Amino acid sequence: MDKVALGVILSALIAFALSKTFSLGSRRKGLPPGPPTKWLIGNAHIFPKGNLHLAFAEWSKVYGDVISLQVFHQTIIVLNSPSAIREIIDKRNVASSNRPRTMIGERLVPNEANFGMSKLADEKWKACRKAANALLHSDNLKKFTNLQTAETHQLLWDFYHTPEDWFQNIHRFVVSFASIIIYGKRSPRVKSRDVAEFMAVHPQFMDAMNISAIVPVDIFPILDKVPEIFVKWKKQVKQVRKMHEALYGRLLGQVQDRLKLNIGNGCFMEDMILRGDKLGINDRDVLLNLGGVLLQGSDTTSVALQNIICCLVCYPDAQEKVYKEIEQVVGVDRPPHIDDLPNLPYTRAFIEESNRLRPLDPLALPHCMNQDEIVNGVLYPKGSVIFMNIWGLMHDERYFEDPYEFKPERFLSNSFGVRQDADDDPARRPNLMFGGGRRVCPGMPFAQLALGINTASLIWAFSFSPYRDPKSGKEILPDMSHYSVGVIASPKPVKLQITPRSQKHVDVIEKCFQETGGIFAPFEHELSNEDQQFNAKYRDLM
Ligand code: HEM
Repeated sequence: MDKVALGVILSALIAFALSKTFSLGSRRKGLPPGPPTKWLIGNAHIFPKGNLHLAFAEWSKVYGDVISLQVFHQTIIVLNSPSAIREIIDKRNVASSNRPRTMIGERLVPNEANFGMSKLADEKWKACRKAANALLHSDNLKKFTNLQTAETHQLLWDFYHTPEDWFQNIHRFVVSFASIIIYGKRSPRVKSRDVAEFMAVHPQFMDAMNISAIVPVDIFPILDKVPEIFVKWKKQVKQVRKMHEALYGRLLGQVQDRLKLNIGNGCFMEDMILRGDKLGINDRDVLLNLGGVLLQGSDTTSVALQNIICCLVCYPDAQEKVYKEIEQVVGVDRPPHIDDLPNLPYTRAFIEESNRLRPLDPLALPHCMNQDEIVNGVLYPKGSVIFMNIWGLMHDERYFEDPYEFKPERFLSNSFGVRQDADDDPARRPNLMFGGGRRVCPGMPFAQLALGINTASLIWAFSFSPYRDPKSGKEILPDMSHYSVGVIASPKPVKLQITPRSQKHVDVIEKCFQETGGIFAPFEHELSNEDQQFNAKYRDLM
């Protein structure tokens, strides 16, 4: 090669390297617009540490319904309208239904064994998803109506006897009912082992998932190489993984033992164990996590219910309207039943409005593109992380009048709560807070039923008001602006005044609770001594 040709090649290589270097951190051509980037870091300097949904919503007012951000080499795309969600998440679901790979996630649950966190292309995901869909389908849930009703009656009893534990009572209800259908066993007390362990492990699991917001190990994989003795987070993740495996391993083990002893009760995990080979769910880690992710997923229902109760306290006029409606339709001789729900439009509007004002999943769960897609000339590149800004959609002033105010009536005049004078987004659909595409939440029917019947029953039985500080005499309202930061935004536990509506209501609650014994019996084989003593003391098992 002569010197001239060599010079040309070298210059081209240098120019290419320089252009690559200078473009580091900048927004690629064709990407959705977004805030200006800086060399190398992109938008890292302005990327919020928490409450991402608020910043994303503000940027979307400037840059449009679809925005992009660059954090070093990682592209993040945020969808801020129903149309954007339909185009990318729903219509192009083959390309957009992966989850982003996170190093912390891999350390917590290796080998993609957790189908809620794994890639779409994965055969294990398909098998688990199919099984979960069948379990949580509304037709299948009908089989559990009696059990759901009985657990709701215990929830009322718990609220009456231990109103100070209202927050935990809700968790007990959800863990107990979900584990009946998943593991064929229930928990009669907040202190029952499964509830107590779940309440210890689950928040730590969620906190561990959030570590990457503080230690950006996915952006700088080198951080993952720092030895464990120098970094606290690795020990934390290891410990959480151990607890997670111990809890769900024990629950799985109990189902296996029941099968060995021939005393199965036909629960979901028994079926998975027996038909695992046929279904492609035969790996122990996958089985363990299948039960685990369903129990974890169900806990979102607790958060939604806790949020609804905070709204009842903060908006007493609306609470009064809900009560009047329930009183008229149901009376005082019995608690509401699932069949009453279609006749309680204001109650349903109250639930919708609580979910709109404070969606528990402000950014749903992230998706990740597994191939390039171009939609209306805009590039959604392979590897980009996609967020649906659920909070942003629900507070969009173009469609929601006074979006920061609590007005259940908006859902009576329009089924989506949209203002009368708005030309609504044609892609708006129900249940946006449950995500979309192939990853749409499989637990939606479970959650909707549990929220409907429990909200109606609790309001039928009790009035909810703020706690009054005995010293100052001041009312302490739940702080509706102070929710936990992370994937799930939960209200903080707060003291409330929970008062039965009348002695008649109390008598009905006691009677209904006594009647639960026979219904629960097949799911109470593995109760601890304390649980059995509780049943013997408070419940007529005859
Ligand atoms: C109000 C209650 C609930 C809300 C708001 C909610 C919301 C969500 C959202 C936004 C996603 C991600 C969807 C997406 O990626 O597009 C999701 C996924 C999931 N949810 Fe729920 N959920 C709720 C209740 C439940 C319940 C009761 C269960 C189980 C009993 C459950 C199990 C799951 C599972 C297993 C996934 C992962 C699905 C997958 O990745 O394929 N969820 N949920």
